[in-house]
Amino acid sequence: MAQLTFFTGPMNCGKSTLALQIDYTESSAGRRGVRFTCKDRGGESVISSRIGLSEDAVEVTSDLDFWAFVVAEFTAGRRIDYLVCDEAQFYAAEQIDQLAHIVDDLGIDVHCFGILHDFRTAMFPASARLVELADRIEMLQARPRCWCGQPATHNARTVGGVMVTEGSQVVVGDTAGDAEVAYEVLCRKHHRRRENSAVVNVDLTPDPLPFGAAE
Ligand SMILES: Nc1ncnc2c1ncn2[C@@H]1O[C@H](COP(=O)(O)OP(=O)(O)O)[C@@H](O)[C@H]1O
Ligand SMILES: Cc1cn([C@H]2C[C@H](O)[C@@H](COP(=O)(O)O)O2)c(=O)[nH]c1=O
Repeated sequence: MAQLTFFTGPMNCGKSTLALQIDYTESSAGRRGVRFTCKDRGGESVISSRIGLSEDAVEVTSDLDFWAFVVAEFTAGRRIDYLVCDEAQFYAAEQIDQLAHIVDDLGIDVHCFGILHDFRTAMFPASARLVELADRIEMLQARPRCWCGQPATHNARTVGGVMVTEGSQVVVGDTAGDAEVAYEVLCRKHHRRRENSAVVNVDLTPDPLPFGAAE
């Protein structure tokens, strides 16, 4: 039975890495898939993971109809066994319905990857629809930690290092680097208290000497 699966977790927990791993593993077994992405940090039409992997992908625009796309591929004589859909939080809710239709009526496995909440803790419309429709929801296990050491569950947006709770739902950005608008993953308590690492003066720079390294 084909399934609609939603792999989720906060930013930086390995979703894009797993998307590329699943695609690699499936295609190595002779299955044919199509990769999709939307507003990846690495640019248009790419799935990029912080671990260094990246692959080209079809960019999901607001007018893309997944059902029509797959039917056109079939009509052109191309087989499709699975879809890998990264940054799914940015899709339209109706596009998630199209993906469920593809699973049910064409028997194609659909693997979706995305964050659940925005920086205000509200669910993205597409993520909410995935929670409503998915056969399976998987929380990724490599969960990043809040600066306090607790597992991070929420995504904070920072502007100039200070956590904000107002602004557009969609602003592409990263958890690392020195961009004016950035993100930091936090536990619920510190998200609720608006206490990110810069505000409480915690330096998250890793120790430059890994365990066992010669001095
Ligand atoms: N140099 C590295 N070595 C090993 N793992 C890394 C390295 N850089 C990043 N990672 C892993 O990659 C994860 C982020 O992967 P990514 O697929 O970009 O996350 P997501 O798509 O969920 O934002 C980090 O949590 C970390 O586990
Ligand atoms: C919380 C939040 C995030 N985003 C953006 C920031 C990134 O470009 C992506 C998440 O990518 P990742 O692969 O999971 O790291 O989403 C946003 O636009 N709005 C938000 O509130």
